[in-house]
Amino acid sequence: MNAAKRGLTPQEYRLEVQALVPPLPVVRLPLAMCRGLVLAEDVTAGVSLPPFDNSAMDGYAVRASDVVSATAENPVRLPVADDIPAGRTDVAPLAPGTSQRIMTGAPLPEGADAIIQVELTDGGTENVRIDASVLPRTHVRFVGEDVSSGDVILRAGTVLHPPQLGLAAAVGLAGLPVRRPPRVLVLSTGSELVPPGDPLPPGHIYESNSVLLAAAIEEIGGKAVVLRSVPDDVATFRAVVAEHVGEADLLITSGGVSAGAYEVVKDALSDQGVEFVQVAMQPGGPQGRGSFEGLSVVALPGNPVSAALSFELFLRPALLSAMGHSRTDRPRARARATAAMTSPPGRVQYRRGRHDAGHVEVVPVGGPGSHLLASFAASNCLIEIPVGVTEVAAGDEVDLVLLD
Ligand SMILES: Nc1nc2c(c(=O)[nH]1)N[C@H]1C(S)=C(S)[C@@H](COP(=O)(O)OP(=O)(O)OC[C@H]3O[C@@H](n4cnc5c(N)ncnc54)[C@H](O)[C@@H]3O)O[C@H]1N2
Ligand code: MOO
Repeated sequence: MNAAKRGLTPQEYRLEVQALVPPLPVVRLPLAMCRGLVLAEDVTAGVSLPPFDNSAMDGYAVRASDVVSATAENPVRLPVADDIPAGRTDVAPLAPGTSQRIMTGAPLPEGADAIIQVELTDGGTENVRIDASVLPRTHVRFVGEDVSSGDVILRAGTVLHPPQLGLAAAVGLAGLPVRRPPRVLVLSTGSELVPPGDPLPPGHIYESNSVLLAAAIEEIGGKAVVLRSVPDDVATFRAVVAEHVGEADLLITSGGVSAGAYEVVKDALSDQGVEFVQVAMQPGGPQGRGSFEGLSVVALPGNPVSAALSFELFLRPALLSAMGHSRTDRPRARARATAAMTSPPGRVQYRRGRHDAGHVEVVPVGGPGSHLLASFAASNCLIEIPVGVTEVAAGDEVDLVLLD
């Protein structure tokens, strides 16, 4: 039996989808556009951090040896020879037996080796009374303490979160080399679909797949372009796709892939480079993938939970991998099911569930139906029931894919 007849396993299908989304090109983007993206090359600092010795406190720059005897009972008085705000560059050397008033971040004057914070003084501007001694180096931040010029500060493959972006800015970089976000077209099909916000005529339903899929794409850092939904009409479908071929890395469609009389995606794309198959899972059995006029296409089933799980299990890892992420899988856990479940033979079933904080127990939410979007929205994990298991008893341990 060939793979299409017996049904591909989800793992096999996942690799096929992955092959449709090769690694994305490396581009240099401004830091403000890099959050969540993956760094494509090692980054070397062109400056040290701190770039110069400077004060960690508002106070007075001194020689520690000049204040060695200072106590609250026997304070030391020093003339205040200068005033150094942050950013001042023409600081004179500190003469022995004097102090300079200094602000946090201002350069340490030559000759000074410690800072007395202002709270340990009378705050004087001509002369200052110093009520405590300090050890040399106190409250001084030394050049290169954090980063030395020439250090590799970020490695290729790093996911750019706020601290990494802050560091890049701190060493003076305005942008970074990253794998650019994928541009993904999202196209819902079905003559019954009505945009949310419009009145709902009899026999119609609100279109939700494009909203869910676009949000899922954006959540992992991709750029979603939602096309206007098309009715079950092959000519319209092809015309809408033709308008956008060349603009994107991938087209994701939903609906029109199963066995009915009006399967618009299947009718438009079969024998045009897209192959339709059964994947041995539920929901998400009927699937299509390939390339149409040079554009990679993944055709998802229309049922909302089927489309969502297909994205979760196939497209999410494929897109993350193309973006350069090394961790593309959700964390997993095992927990005891609080209720019995059945599963079809020969298929992996993905039930929706809610696990507790310690993943001790999982409560199945709703039934197995692929139209149960509210149950999915109330879940924080998938319960994976493997091929060969048709009955799960309450109290049995099950595998979870954690979505939270
Ligand atoms: N005779 C058979 N019928 C069906 C089979 C089968 O094997 N033999 N498979 C079933 C399974 S499983 C699935 S999943 C669906 C997949 O069908 P399609 O991909 O062709 O999807 P549609 O028929 O267009 O829609 C299915 C369902 O989902 C609703 N839908 C579609 N698009 C949206 C959208 N954008 N937003 C919200 N809801 C949407 C649609 O109204 C239908 O209710 O086929 C089964 N049938
Ligand atoms: O495979 Mo369908 O996706 O069960 O609902």
